[in-house]
Amino acid sequence: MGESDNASRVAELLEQRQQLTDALADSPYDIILYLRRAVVYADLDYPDLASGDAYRALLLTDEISDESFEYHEQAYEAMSMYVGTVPGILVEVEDLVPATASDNDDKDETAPDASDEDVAGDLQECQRMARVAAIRCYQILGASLLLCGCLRSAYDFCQRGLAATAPAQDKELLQTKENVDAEARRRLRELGRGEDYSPTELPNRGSVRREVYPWNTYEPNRSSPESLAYLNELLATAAPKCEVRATELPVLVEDVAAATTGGTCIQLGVFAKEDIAAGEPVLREYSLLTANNRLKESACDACGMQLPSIDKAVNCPDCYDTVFCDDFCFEQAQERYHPAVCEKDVDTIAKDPENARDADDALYVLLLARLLAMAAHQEAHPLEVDEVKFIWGDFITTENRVAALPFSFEANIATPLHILEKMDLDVFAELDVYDVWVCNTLYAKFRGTASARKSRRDGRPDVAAVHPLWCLANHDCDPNVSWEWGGRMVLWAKEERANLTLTQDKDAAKRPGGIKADQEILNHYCDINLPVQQRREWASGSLGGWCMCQRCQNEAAAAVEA
Ligand SMILES: C[S@@+](CC[C@H](N)C(=O)[O-])C[C@H]1O[C@@H](n2cnc3c(N)ncnc32)[C@H](O)[C@@H]1O
Repeated sequence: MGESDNASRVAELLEQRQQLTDALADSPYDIILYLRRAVVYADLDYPDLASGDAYRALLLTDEISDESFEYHEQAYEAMSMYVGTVPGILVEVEDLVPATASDNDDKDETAPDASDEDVAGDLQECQRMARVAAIRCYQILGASLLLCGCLRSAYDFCQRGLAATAPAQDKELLQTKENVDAEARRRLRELGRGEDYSPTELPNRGSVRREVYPWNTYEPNRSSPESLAYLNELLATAAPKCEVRATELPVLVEDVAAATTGGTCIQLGVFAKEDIAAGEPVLREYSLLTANNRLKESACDACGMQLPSIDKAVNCPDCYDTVFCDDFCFEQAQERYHPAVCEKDVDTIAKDPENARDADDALYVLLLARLLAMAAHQEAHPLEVDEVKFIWGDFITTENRVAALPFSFEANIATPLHILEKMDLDVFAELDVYDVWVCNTLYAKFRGTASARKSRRDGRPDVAAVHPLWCLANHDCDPNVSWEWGGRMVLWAKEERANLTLTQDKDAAKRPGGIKADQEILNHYCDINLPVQQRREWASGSLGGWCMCQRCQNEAAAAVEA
């Protein structure tokens, strides 16, 4: 396909997506619409978003099956519109569902009148159609999650689909299961391990496109005069001697050889408006966008700081287990997010993860949970909440289709829905607010900007926070500021700059701190005392590639020469 053919195909698919999204806004419990949109997402090469729609459709098939479920009536009513037809999306799976006794039952002869009979017949037909639709959901979930690299989830959905079609064996589900198996063996070969594995060991983290979705109208033009004026108004209180400016930065990639050809891009940075003395505070920021992954950890629910003694800490009077370090934090929480989760039993979600990697992922899930609580309480769209609106998500242009955002079915689809359900929010009716692409965009913003603190007990990251002003300052391995987060994020001008001379002579290496007017505030996202290779590895997560600061370039060149 030529470039222009491809562009018009994409434009057509985007138009279809919009039409289906509008239709879902009018009929949010319609399984068929979700399935149709899932197929459009798959065609647009967003398998993650296809999985999200197929999973919502699958949840609605359960709602139709069980009359006691919360959205039974709505899902049944939406499905009843299709009775007497076979929606195109179900044609190929129509014959796969085994008939159950109730499908073949004669109509109830004791039914009082014909209209009651019609209703009962309609419900049975809708429940049969829901079982058919569920097979389509399993097919889409299996195939799309495999494409996202979430092999375990893909395998599980194939198994569930095959069980639902037994004794028939759906060819598509069998094929996807075979593909999962082939991919698992390929990966094991690559790792030099034998090809035997148990399905429970299948890798379940993948990656998906990290971009400002073409339909995302919430992302501001961050370098416009209005955006800069808004950010500078905030900065006037937090960092009175600084201002935000648009600046040109190199595009960083995971390959040093390509790094010099990556080009540049316009981003934001923080600059001194006037001289700042060595040791002087530069920025002081309070953020409620925090997370704590230990269930019984004594951290303030609002600011994440270690709690003071019991007599000083403040408990929420309604859900006694939520504790704040003082009245200020309690009041801020009440004002900005807490009522949305108070007494909602969300406390145990993503807590006490088993290993260090899960601990990291759990913190991102919990940051998402906090942001969703802020949005719900403030009645704002999640992407418009102050704490995230202006954050750069390290997005890659849509055309490049690079899968740079870590993704799992649990973290990006199932757990957010679980959190929203616990918060008594309707995950179907408010699709535009809580769609998977919204969660993905939020994760993209958190991934490059969250700072975490490790537990003194076992060294695992257990508290994290996003500070939206602090994270506007760019990284350099020769920073002119240091920072510390303990309830407030504090940035101050370094007393002394790093040793750049590559000599061991401490006196020769000494360079005084302090920042001159117009100089950029150079932050650090990794431990700058590490050797260059380790620094680059550590910072690459939040930089989106290899650090190319002058110090890294000098030290890497010296290492090659040595
Ligand atoms: C925490 S943000 C820093 C503020 C960001 N420049 C902005 O516009 O909001 C981190 C992102 O800034 C960019 N960045 C920060 N330091 C950089 C550096 N030394 N070289 C190139 N890009 C950098 C990277 O894109 C990184 O993902």
